[in-house]
Amino acid sequence: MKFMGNNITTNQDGHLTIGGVDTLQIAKEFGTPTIVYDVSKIKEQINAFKTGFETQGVKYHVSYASKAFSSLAMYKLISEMNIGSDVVSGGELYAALKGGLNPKEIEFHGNNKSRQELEMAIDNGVGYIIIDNFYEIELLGEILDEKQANVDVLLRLAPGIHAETHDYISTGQEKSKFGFDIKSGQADMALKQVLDNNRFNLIGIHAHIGSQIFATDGFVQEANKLMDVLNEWQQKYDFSAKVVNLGGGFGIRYTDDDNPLAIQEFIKIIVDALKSKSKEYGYDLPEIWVEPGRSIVGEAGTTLYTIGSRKDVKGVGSFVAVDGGMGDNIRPALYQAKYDAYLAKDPTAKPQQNASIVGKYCESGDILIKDYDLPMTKPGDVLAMPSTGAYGYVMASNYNRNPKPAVVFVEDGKARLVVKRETYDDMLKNEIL
Ligand SMILES: Cc1ncc(COP(=O)(O)O)c(C=O)c1O
Ligand SMILES: N[C@@H](CCCC[NH3+])C(=O)O
Repeated sequence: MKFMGNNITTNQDGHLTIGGVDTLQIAKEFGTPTIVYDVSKIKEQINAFKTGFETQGVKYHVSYASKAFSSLAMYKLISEMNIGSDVVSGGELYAALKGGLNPKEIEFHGNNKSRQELEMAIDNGVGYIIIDNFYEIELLGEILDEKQANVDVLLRLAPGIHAETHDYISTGQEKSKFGFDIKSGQADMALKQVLDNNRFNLIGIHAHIGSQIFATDGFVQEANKLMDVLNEWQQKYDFSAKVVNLGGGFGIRYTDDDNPLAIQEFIKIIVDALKSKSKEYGYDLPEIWVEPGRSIVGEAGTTLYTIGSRKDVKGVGSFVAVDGGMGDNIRPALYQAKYDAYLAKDPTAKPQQNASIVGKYCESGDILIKDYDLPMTKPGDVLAMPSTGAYGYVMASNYNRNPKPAVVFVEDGKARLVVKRETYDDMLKNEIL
């Protein structure tokens, strides 16, 4: 039996349900493609992070990496769940504030924050700015002087660790565009500059080694490295950190081949590593911060498509086309990401054909799942692709002038539209004739 996504079940008609709602009903009411989120699953993941840290008896802070999926409803949910959120652009900050997030709970990330974005953060009282580079130290310093303001900051370090994941989503290696390099002495120089400016209140350090990581080694190396740096900085510069932020990156299950560790286990391993270093150095254990994105929303999202045309070439292969594709999910094309798919009317139906599930975009690379065993399909069938909740909608494009899909939240047997499907007019709204 193939992986069917947690919380995905069938009803008495044998139809796939999400959060107690028939997916055929959702497709009928909201159209396709539609991304459906099981809200209880999102809450479960957030609670897993909280419980994980609470069980370890340490001070912690969870900040949702909203680049994985953001919408007003999502920011509202994050605020109701009493965790923070990080943003990486003025646009995400704007939406987070509109969604009701307390600005003090917002961390602002990014390797090239503009003057306007930094001013916006300061004017809105954003809680924390994660400083990424020397240009930002200077620019933010200037802005704080002009506004006679102060702000809590963390320094983003590039720890020189290569996480086991796709190169495009590995971020902690030395040759990374993010953060201050430790080995070359950049990080020390940044520390001195920040400590010298009393507009900055330096509360700690940050690193993020990459995304969709299954192995714990990378996180342990990261924890060790950050504690080594902190210990050195205490000896050399008399700086003691309140916070050590390990970023996100916890892997999720897309298909049967993926076997992610439970969140609680990831946390235990990280906390153990930090505790052991803190003991070794006699360094007070700082608050432990994490920034999960994918692991909060990835498995909670399922995309519903409608099947249209097909093409069969004897001895060569078959293609089954859906009404979406690389415009709503670029991940297969960009990272060779793998997914599974199920017929909404009968998700347990046995495979009877092998075909590539392709999209409707004018690109040969617009393949959602290559050479896949699936049941017989006909035009009009609804196809569900689970685990599409992270980096799908947020990376959507209007390529070929296809409107972005709708987003629906499902909870307690009820479905509600949280992002309308774009219209052709929406796509023209900024155009001048
Ligand atoms: C700084 C930072 N924090 C958190 C995340 C979230 O990562 P993930 O969605 O893999 O948990 C990212 C994205 O990789 C990131 O760049
Ligand atoms: N967009 C990537 C993740 C990027 C993480 C951002 N630092 C993905 O879909 O896997």
